[in-house]
Order: sequence, then structure tokens, then C-alpha cells
Amino acid sequence: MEKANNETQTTAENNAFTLDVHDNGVAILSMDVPGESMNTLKMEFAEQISAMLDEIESNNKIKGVVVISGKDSSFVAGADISMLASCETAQDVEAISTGGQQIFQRIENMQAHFVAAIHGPALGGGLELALACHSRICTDDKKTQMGLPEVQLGLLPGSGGTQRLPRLIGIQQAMKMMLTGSPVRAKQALKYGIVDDMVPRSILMDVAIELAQKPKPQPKPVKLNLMGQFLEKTPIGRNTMFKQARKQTLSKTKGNYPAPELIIDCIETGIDKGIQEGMSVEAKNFAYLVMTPESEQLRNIFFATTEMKKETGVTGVEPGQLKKVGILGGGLMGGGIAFVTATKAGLPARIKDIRSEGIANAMKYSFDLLNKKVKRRFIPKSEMQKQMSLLTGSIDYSGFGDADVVIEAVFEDLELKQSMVHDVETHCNENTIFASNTSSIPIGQIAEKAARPEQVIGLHYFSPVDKMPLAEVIAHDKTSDKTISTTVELARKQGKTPIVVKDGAGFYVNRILAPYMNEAANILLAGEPIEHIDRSLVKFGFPVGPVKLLDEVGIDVGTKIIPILMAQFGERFKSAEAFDKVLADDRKGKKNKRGFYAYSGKNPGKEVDESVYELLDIKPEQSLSGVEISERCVLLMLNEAAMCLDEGVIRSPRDGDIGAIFGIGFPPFLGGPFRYIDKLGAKYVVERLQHNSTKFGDKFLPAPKLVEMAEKGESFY
Ligand SMILES: C[C@H](O)CC(=O)SCCNC(=O)CCNC(=O)[C@H](O)C(C)(C)COP(=O)(O)OP(=O)(O)OC[C@H]1O[C@@H](n2cnc3c(N)ncnc32)[C@H](O)[C@@H]1OP(=O)(O)O
Repeated sequence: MEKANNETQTTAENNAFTLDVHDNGVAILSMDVPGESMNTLKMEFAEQISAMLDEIESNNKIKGVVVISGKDSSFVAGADISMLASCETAQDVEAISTGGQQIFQRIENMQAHFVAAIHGPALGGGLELALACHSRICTDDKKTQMGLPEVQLGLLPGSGGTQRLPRLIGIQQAMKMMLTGSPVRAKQALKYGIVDDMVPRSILMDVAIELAQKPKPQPKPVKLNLMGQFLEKTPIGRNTMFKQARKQTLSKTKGNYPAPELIIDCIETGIDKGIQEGMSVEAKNFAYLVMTPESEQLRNIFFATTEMKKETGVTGVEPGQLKKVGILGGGLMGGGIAFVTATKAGLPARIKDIRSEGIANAMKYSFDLLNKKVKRRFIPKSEMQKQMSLLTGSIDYSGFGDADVVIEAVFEDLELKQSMVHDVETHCNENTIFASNTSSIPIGQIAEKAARPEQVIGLHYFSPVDKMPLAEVIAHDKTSDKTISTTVELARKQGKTPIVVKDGAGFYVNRILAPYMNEAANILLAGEPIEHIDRSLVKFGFPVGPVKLLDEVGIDVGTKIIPILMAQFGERFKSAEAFDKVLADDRKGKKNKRGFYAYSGKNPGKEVDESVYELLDIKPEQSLSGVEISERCVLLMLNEAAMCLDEGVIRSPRDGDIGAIFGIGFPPFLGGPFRYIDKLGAKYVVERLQHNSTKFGDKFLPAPKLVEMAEKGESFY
């Protein structure tokens, strides 16, 4: 390969761009935003990049340009979200979007061959920049990912992405990427045609320079099968495709998220009326979305989770060593915890169960998930073998001596858990942390007989562990700061967003969930049809309705927590006695195929098992509106969340919002319980609680914190 010498280099102080012209006719346009860990696109760069493009145009020696990042492990993470958040009017945003589109259009129109050399994330505006280049090469590195995730922020790609991606990889594939917001890894990007080549990182620059020396390629037609040809290339086909996409989108969003439909509008306009018109609609829709409350809340979630990634759980306390994890119990939870330990944290996980079948089941759990990834070609078989080799098991404590943390995931039985604390203190080392995955038993009680109570903590995962993003880290009053920060670090390594909560019945998530579920049960017992209750809460924005949720988690498990909550908080948590009849009828939900829904027949789990009405002595009849139902359930959740904050169960409204969104699926577009209370106003929430308390009893009495806030006109944020 020809070694290039630097001829000229252009950069200004505080400039994010450097142009390095080599005497082989290739210029390296490198982006490196000073003082920031990741490149993002900001308004002030427009001038800088325009100046670079002027220079490229005026230098007829430049035949090719490699666009690359100066950062070690990322390309460009998109437009600067804080900049978007600070825009005051839709006109300001539209101007930013149009400005970005024009610069990218200028790149596309350049005579020189522009090659994007991608390593690390190229997301949102970052991918749009790459799409404006004439060729794209990426590294085969794990860090490399490409996507248009704007929809997750309640936005759409606003720098030409809705126009260029469909033209590059086909409408259906592009629409799927934009509507889900999910990025793709290097291998998939190559398969879809987003990049022209995938190479090891060590030769990325060399290959890009070589390519840039060649004339720029003509756009290639998208490869489509027969059905694809019909759907994308004929007016009738396109009409059908867009209609279907709108229908599916609406059934998912329930009209709560405006972005997906506008994404479809932009794509359709661009295809039907040409790229110019498509760009103009894109800029307008982008500007509209930036100003919506839905996007504001979704951006808040991004800021909150980014902030939380940096926290150790206790300010200034560094986590201890994490080299090996022990897991007690090979059930569904234990198997899930072993999976995230090996595959996400990359740590050896030693599983203990009283039966060897338990260990085998836990191993199979990981095997099945990894095997699926191999079959879909997301990972090579060698990677699966590497990850599986991190999992070992035994029916005694052999191999536990050097475990840094042991997580118990056995039955909810206090004595059993206390005896496990003793076993771990006997068989492991003096620094080993004992973490309990209990969902209900106070950690202080589990630690009661411990010789080293400072090393006992709660680490509460949600089911299914491989999918649910939250973990509650529960410190009892003797847990040491080091134990907290080590446990927070472990949860984060396992891919979770941890929140540190105070010990007590139900901790945070189950505590706010219980009154919501109880109220749904009360509404059902008063005769509302199950589908109507579930539909009302799904329309409100929850992923599943409360009755369905109870079937999913297990009616026996879901109701077990009630006596524990009542013991600490009293009548407020009392559940309907009629539910005993459901359990006495051996209805545990999905797991034993007997619940509120029917698990046999044509649509298992989709239709209500009508016999449950008879069992509960109900003649179902719809008398409440969906709004009345959702208000009653949600008000109790909001009220309980406010009490949790007041009692210090959660440390901040932010943790309470993230906990509810990631643990329960509280509608993200509402920002979480605290942001939602702020939106409604504490005064309004108190009034509605009081109104309901006159009709349905003291459980609706407003939290003192809310009453105080209503009086003072305060908000949580
Ligand atoms: C016009 C356009 O179409 C509109 C857009 O582009 S909208 C933006 C679309 N892009 C995105 O949504 C990507 C958002 N970023 C991410 O998902 C993740 O940051 C990532 C996958 C790129 C990297 O994740 P990770 O390695 O865990 O790093 P993470 O801690 O999140 O981010 C590192 C830093 O970059 C910042 N950052 C990342 N992307 C950012 C963005 N788009 N805007 C502003 N800051 C961003 C983070 O705030 C953080 O800053 P800090 O160090 O000062 O706290």
C-alpha cells in the first residue's frame, strides 16, 4: 500500500474538524470534538465543515476524501441531544435540520469520492453523515454499530436519513430500522448494504484511502425479491405497504407516540414526490417532534440514564474486585442471572443447586438463548462456546471460595435465605458479598443472623432477567458503602440500570405496583370485563394490562407480597379476598396454563378464560370508561411513589421515574410517575385522589408530600 505523506493540514483552535491532505490525492477529514468523549453534531460546526468543503472544492489535487473520527472508539453519535433540547421554537429546529441537510447534500454533490470510515457507533446524524458519503467502510469490531435511533427520543432522522436510507437498502428494511430505532452491527450492516465493506480495525484507514483513490461509484439499485419488487416498485404495492405499516404502527403506539407515523409520512413523501419534497417534509416533521412533550420526556430518560451510568451508588466509594460470581438456585431467575453474568459482564458464574437437574436447567437457559443468536448469525459459534465456558455448576459449595459476590435466587423463605448467608460466610472468603434476589423479604431480616451483615445486600432483578433493564440494589441499615458500590457495578456490568433503594417491604418497584394491581382487581370484582381493564391501561401506555401481567408473573407470586406489604403499611395494601378463590382453583397464570386468560385453543393467552367470572361470582358488564379505570389504577401508583420518595425509599424523583419505566413499563412518553405528576400538577393529583377517596375509601388519601406540594405550588423537578 502506498504510504502517503502529509502535504497540508488545516485545523483551527477548538475546531472539531481537521483536513489532512495527502500527496496521493486523498484528504483525511477527521472529526474530533474537543473536550468531549463522543463526537456529536452541533450547530456551530456548520461553518467549520463548510469551510473544509470549500477547501476540498478549491483544491483540484483532492480526488478522494476519507471521513473518519478522531475518537478512539466512536464515529459520531448523532446530533447533540442537549442542543436540540435547548431549542425554543420549531422554526429554530427546522433551520438546524435544513442546515444539516444542505451540508450533507453538498457532500453528496462533491466531485471528490467521499468515503466514510466507521469504527464504533455511527448513530442518528452520524449515520446520516455517512449516508451522504459515496462509500462506507466499517470495522468488524463489536463496538461498531449503525442505526437511526431517533424514534427512541420521540424524533425522526432529520438530516436526510428518511430519504437516503430507503434508497440505499430498500424501503421496508429502512423503515424497520427507523421505526424500531434498533442499530445493526457491522455484519448486518454489510448484509443490508449499508456499508460496502467490513474490515479489521488495523487496516480501516488503509482500505478507506485506497477506495477513496478510485472514482466515486454510481448508486447501485437495491436488490429485492419478487414480493419486494411489487411492494416497493409499484404504486399499488407501495400503497399497500405504507397502509400496512401505519396500521401496525398504530396498534403498537396506541396513538401515544407521534414520531413513527411521521417517519412513514417522510419516507412516503420522498418516494412519491421526490427527494426534495421528502427533505422538506422531514425538516418540518423533525422540528414539530422536537417540540412535543413526548420527545421531551424521552430525551429526559436519555439524560437520566447517561447520568446514572457514571454513578457508583455511593459518591466517592470505588467498587471492589469483581472476578467471579456465585449463584444459588438454578431456576428461572438463577438461570437468567447466570446468563447476564457470563454474556454481558463476561464473568465466570458458578451455579449451585440442590439437584443437578437444576444446574442443567440453568445451563440450558443460556444455551438456548445463545443458540438462537448463533442461528440468527448474530454471534459466531466460537463466541457461544466462549460464553458457555464461563458457566459451571456444582451441588455443593466447591468452586465458591473465590467468588466476589454470591447471588441467591431460591424460594421466598426467610429461614432458607438466612441459612444461605451462613453457608456463604462459611464456604466463601471474608470479602464475599451475599446478594439476595428476594422480591419481598426485607434484607435486614435476611442479614439478622449474619456474622458480616455489612456484606449482605439485596439485588433484585426482574423477570425475564435477560430482557428487563432494571435492577434494584437494596441496602439495609448495616450494608457497607463498599458493598453497595460493588453491587451497583456488578449490576451495571450485567447490562442493568441499577437504582439504589432503601430496605423495606416491596422495596420500590413492587411497592408502587401493588396498589395499582389491587385496584385493577377491585375494578374486576365490581364487574368490569377483564379485556376492558387491560385495554384501558394499555391505551394509557403500559406494555400489558394489569390482569395479564398477573398471569405473566404468576398469580401465586404476585399475591405473595401482599401480606408482607400489609404487615408494614397496613390496610392500604389489602387485596380483594376473592382472589383466594382464584388460587384455590389452582390458577397460577401462564406457567400452569390456568389463569385469567385461556392458554389452550386457537389464541393461547389472548382471550379471557370466561370460567373465571363464574368462579368470582361476577357477571361482567362494562360500566366504567377506559379513562376512569386507568385513572384509578395510576393515581394509586403515583401516590405510593410520592410516599416512597418522602420516606427515602428512593433517592430522587429521577431514580423513581427510571425505576418505574424500566421495572414496570410505566409509559416512557409520560417520563415516569414524578414527571407525570409534575405535568398534571400536584394540586390536580391531590384533588383527584381526594375525589376518589370519597368514593373508594382511605387508600386514596393523598400522600402528605403531595398535599404539601399542592399547597406550595411545588414540582418534583
Ligand atoms: C438530526 C438527527 O437525525 C437527530 C439525531 O441525531 S438525534 C441523536 C441520535 N443519536 C442517539 O440517539 C444516540 C445517543 N447515544 C447513545 O445511544 C449512546 O451514548 C452511545 C450508544 C452512542 C454510546 O453509549 P456509551 O458508550 O454507553 O456512552 P454514553 O455514556 O451513553 O455516552 C458518552 C457521552 O456521550 C454523550 N452522548 C452520546 N450521544 C449523544 C448525543 N447524541 N447527544 C449528546 N450527547 C451524547 C453522553 O451524554 C455522554 O456524555 P458525558 O460523558 O459528558 O456524560
